Amino acid sequence: MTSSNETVADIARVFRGTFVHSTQNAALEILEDTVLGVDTEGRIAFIRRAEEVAKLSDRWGFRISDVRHLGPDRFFMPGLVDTHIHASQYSYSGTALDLPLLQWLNTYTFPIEANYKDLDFSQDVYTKVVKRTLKNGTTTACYFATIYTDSTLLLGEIADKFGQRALVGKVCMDLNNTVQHYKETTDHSTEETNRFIDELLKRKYGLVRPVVTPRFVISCTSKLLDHLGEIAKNNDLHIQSHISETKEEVDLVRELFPDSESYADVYRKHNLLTDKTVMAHACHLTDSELKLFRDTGASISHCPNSNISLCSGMLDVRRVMKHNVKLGLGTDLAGGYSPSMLDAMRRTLDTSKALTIQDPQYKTLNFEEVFRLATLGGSEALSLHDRTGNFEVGKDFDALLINPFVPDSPFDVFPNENIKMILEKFLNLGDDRNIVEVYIAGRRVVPFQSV
Ligand SMILES: O=c1[nH]c(=O)c2nc[nH]c2[nH]1
Ligand SMILES: [Zn+2]
Repeated sequence: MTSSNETVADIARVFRGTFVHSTQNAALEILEDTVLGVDTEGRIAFIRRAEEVAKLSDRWGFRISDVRHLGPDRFFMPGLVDTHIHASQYSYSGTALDLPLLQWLNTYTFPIEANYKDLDFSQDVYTKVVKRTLKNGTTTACYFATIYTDSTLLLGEIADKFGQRALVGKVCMDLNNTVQHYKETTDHSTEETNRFIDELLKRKYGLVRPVVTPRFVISCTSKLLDHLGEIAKNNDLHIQSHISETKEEVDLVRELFPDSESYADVYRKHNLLTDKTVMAHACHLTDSELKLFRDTGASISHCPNSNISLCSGMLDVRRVMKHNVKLGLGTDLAGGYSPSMLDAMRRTLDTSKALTIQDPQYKTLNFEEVFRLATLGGSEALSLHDRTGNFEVGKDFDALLINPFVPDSPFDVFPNENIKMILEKFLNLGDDRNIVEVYIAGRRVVPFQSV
């Protein structure tokens, strides 16, 4: 009950302790001795100094004895946002990293993705990838699946079952000269995309949404790209694809679309660059292409592990930021070998340092900036920043409870280390052992319930 007539939401959980997150103004804000309330809808109802707890209890109607104290050893950070991950490539992650992109696709990726016609195989791999990413703190994932609609629907069902926030894409490709059996006709791809979207939306999953997914320009005819642009527009949907990952790919796109000004221009002409578009890689974009991203509101998913593993290129994150293009991080399994967004953060720093080695004037990214990219930046890149990304009132409570002192912690903390140092250690040295609880939209999803 409240002391005024104003109606307030019921409170489901209240935590007291340290919270770290990014805001519009600060890459890292540390809030010590703070109380955060989560309402029964899973949203953050308040986040205030702990000295206000009595007043808050009165206003929101929770019992002070129900407040959960984190203690000095643990802290909350926002859930991690993986803006680009191929769920269907999880089975071979950690292997097959010895070829450049186009050969890698033909040799490993397409033959393996063709196996997802089999729903039992799909069920096994998709369950494992959803659980693995959740354990590693990925509260939001933007997934590529395969060309198979029913198998991709299964990925959506599994993400929903485990409570992960997900954009799920049925891959579209009507060109494939090397692995002939892994492609669709143009009409089938269009029809199945419509079926996928209708079916997924009909299921009314709270946190799982469809994303229109042309694989990349090289795999799609202009007609298919046109249809997909239209479907996205008519249904106001997210779009994901790849762009300018390697120079060889950029050259090929120039040959295929000689009338387009650039790779990005091909997508623009097919209505596939919108403020709900996320494009993976973008290592070799020109200034005018970055301007096109800025003007359309499209975003970039930086996937440094993949870019290094397949020797594709190195994205200059500072240049992207200077152009005011939205940017998040992605694991890009399995071009990237790690399912963990902690790895994506580390590889982002490594790539930035490699750019500084090449040019000592280059201003290396710092860990706070990378923390922002993996959380709030990712939510902006996916146009989900009104729902997730940090601990602002009204957003869903998507959070990781970090314990740097778990008995088998992969790093040590010494006396007098402050929370900023401990966070930096966790980001550089920690792993899923330190992520003791994961919350998505207020629901605790890790440790797993027995489902
Ligand atoms: O890293 C990548 N992984 C893929 O599966 C893919 N398809 C097109 N381009 C791609 N790049
Ligand atoms: Zn990819």
